[in-house]
Amino acid sequence: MTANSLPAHYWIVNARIPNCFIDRSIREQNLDLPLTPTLERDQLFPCHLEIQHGKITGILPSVRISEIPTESLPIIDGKQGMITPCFADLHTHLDKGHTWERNPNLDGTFQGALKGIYRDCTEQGNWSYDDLYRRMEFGLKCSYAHGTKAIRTHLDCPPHQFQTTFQVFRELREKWKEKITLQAVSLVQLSYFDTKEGEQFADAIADLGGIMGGIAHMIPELDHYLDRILTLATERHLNLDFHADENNDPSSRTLHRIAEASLRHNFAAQIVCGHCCSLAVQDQETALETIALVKDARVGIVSLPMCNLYLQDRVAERTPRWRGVTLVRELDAAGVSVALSSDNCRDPFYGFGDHDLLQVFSMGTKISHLDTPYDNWIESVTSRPAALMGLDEVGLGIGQPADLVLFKARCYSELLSRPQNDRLVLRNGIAIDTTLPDYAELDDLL
Ligand SMILES: O=c1cc[nH]c(=O)[nH]1
Repeated sequence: MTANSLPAHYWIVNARIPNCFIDRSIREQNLDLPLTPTLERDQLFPCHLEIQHGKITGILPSVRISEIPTESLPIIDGKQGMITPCFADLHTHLDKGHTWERNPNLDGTFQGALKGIYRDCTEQGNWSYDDLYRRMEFGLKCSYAHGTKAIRTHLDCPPHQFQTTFQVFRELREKWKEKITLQAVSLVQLSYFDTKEGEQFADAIADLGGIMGGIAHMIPELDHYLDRILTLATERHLNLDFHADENNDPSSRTLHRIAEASLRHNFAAQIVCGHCCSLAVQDQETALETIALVKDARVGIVSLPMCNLYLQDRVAERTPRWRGVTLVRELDAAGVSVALSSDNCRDPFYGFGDHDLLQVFSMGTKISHLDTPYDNWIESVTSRPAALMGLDEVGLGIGQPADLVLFKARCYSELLSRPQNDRLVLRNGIAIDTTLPDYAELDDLL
């Protein structure tokens, strides 16, 4: 049987699933199986997966293959390939995406990125309904084809822009709802929420079903602004998502202040902080103090390895000395939920990218040394970001939708050595078309 003709009931046999996605009661059934060094090192569970009417209905340890009625039911041979759940991208900027050709960031700095987007959105006024719709949808097409099923996007919200952007977001969220769960976060200066218009803007975010967010800076008014935004969010039952400490200044400790504010307010909803780069340049004691607070406040952290590698420590004609990422390993060890996400794609903040969380995981693994042991790090692009988004259907449990990716890679080294463009993506048990959109689709906008 080929993946193009999947029936309502079939098995994928001879697959390998990371242990972290397999229920302990199922894993224990394989205790008799002598594990190869690869399976042991990479913590992979060799098994067979039953799929019926779009759902996972059975996971059999590999030793029990004789129980599968292979004569009566169709099978796909996974050939020991790895299976992961579909991906969840917790931190993106779909509204900026694919503007590189018309507004590149030629010095590659953070300031250059800010200027590039200001030029594109405000000075040149490029972000019309049509322009945004097509670029954002291009990003969704790439994400979907790579196997992503949930995306949170930050949306730049200058007063002249946000209504158009919100309209496009609403329409795309509706159009794509069967394929991708979309969430939106406002991206503004925190001071904006301390104004009358800012309060109305909080209402507009609530009306959109969005998440309140903005960029935290180490300014004297920071605590006051945080108190204000936490109050507005509590009143409206909204989650929060901040850009925090995207710099290499050890005195930049907005993450610490956000966690303190959360505890001060006894904030019940979910807070996510993105970037948190400066944590990695602080002394050990200071960093650990913040990490403990972040854990107490249940703040989720999302690291953006590709964008941080690109923008941080960029000085003209000098080789960068650090990798730009936050202390993902220390945060994880302390029990903080750590996700990895795409961030920007082909815009002034990051000149590359293709909305592919396998690429993010691959780069993140190499940048932050998440390999050997790989532990549960694959969760950082799947179930963990999904949980931080309040979604529970990203996983490989019995009864869950058969939304998964089957790779022609039998271990992590094979998985992370090739781009895996021949991956099989199943949504509700059906193989989707993984053809990527043609760049030329956007030519007339650029
Ligand atoms: O788009 C943005 C904005 C701030 N920081 C980023 O990395 N990207």
